[in-house]
Amino acid sequence: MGVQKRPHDDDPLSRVLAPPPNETAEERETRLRLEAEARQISDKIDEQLKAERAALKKNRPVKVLLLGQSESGKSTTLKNFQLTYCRDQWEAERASWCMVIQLNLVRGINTILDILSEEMAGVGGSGGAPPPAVDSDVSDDDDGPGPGPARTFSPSSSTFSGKHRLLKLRLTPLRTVQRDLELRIGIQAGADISDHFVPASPPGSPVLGATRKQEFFVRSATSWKQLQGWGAGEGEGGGGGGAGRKSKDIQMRETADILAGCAEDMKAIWEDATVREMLLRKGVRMETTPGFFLNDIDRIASRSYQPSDDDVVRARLRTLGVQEHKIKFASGPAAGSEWCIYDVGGSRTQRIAWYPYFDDCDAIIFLAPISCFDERLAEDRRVNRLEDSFMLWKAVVSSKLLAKTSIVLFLNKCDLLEQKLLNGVRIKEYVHSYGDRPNDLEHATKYFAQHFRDILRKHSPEPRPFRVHMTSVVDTKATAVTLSVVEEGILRDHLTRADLL
Ligand SMILES: Nc1nc2c(ncn2[C@@H]2O[C@H](COP(=O)(O)OP(=O)(O)OP(=O)(O)O)[C@@H](O)[C@H]2O)c(=O)[nH]1
Ligand SMILES: [Mg+2]
Repeated sequence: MGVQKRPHDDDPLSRVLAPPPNETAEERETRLRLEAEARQISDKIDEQLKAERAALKKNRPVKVLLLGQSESGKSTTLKNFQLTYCRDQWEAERASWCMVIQLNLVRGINTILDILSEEMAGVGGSGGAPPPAVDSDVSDDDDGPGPGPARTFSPSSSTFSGKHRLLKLRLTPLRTVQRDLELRIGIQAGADISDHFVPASPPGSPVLGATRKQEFFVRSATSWKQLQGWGAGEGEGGGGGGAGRKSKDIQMRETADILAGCAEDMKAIWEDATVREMLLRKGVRMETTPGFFLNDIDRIASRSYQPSDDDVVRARLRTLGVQEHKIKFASGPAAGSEWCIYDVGGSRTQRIAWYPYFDDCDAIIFLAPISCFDERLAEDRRVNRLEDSFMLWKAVVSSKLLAKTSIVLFLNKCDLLEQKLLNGVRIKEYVHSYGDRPNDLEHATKYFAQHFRDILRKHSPEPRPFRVHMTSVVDTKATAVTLSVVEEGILRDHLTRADLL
């Protein structure tokens, strides 16, 4: 009778681990006890490794991406974080924002002068075609924008007087001021057109062609501040001090002098009824940054001007590429944690730069400016801005790379939406599916939120919560409250994900 082979006989590892033959009961008991102890130690090491991995994840900075189309309010949201949590840096950079604000003001006036010149020369045309409509019923699968409202634009009834000619002449020095400021800030001409002053007319139209402006941007968030020698980088190779600094002081004084000298004329042209009618007729949007500063010319153009917190929040400088900002939270729900917030350029040509940041991203704050239901993209005048936000949202929520990323939606510019609705702009003329719902803020936000929710439900690779906030991020007090709720949620998700590692 042959000896029966045990399963481990051929396996060297099993042979080593197998209990010795002829093991006594006492030996067996000792062996089992030792084995149990070894298992316990091994389990403990596994747990320790898992905890270390989780701690590493917990301790590494929380990565947050601010996404959304151009002018959706991403950089303004970032400023809200900085205003609340990076007070020292905010104060250090306040002076460097002065030039950007002056530039916002001067560009506003120069743009008015450009349009005025065209009108006076009789080349301005009669106004813009209405923007395209959104049919957001199933916005992500739509063929494209609908026909838009049957709004007609009457030909110019403006009659320009000697007063306008004189103002134009007297404000000529602002051309040089604009060039100087752009040079000092280090602004490069962008490939995209201006986002503040583009009339609502189709591409190639005489109006658009004639008033097309190059958008301005700087390459890095901090370099332009440091170049001035006034920002956080001063004294660390920031370029401040010495003869360079002196000439910068002189330049600053010269700019302030010219602005103070032009203040009355700037006010006169901005407040002129004929000019206002012209801007309205040409569909020139000035309600955001330029309007804010143009309504306060006396203060901004004074020689002793110091930007307020609100001014800095409102200052507009287009973001180029992806800019990283580190915030160490000393207070609030995220106290003790460090966050890397990435502020991206939102125009179509910039979006390709977002993708490398999707990997390893903990959270996205997506900004959709819902006041833009009747506006077109500055970079592609055929595309309705709300439609673009829906498409962008769909692309983000359906990304497999972002399947585990927390996503928070800000339905932004609610203040502008409310104003627009109060001014009688009717949503259903642009968003046909809005139907006969009341044309007010409450119903509009509810309706738009539902569309974003539907897109998330339909396209998210995994079920995930729909977190939405109605925001006006220029309102820093209200935004601080929203951000604390958002921070808490993002941090909770971050720690939960770390524990699941
Ligand atoms: N009234 C109002 N204006 C806003 C709001 N959010 C942003 N703005 C203004 O809209 C303009 C664009 O805001 P930004 O934060 O620069 O936009 P962005 O998304 O960073 O734009 P890009 O850098 O071009 O991608 C600025 O003039 C802001 O002051 C809002 O909620 N209400
Ligand atoms: Mg920006």
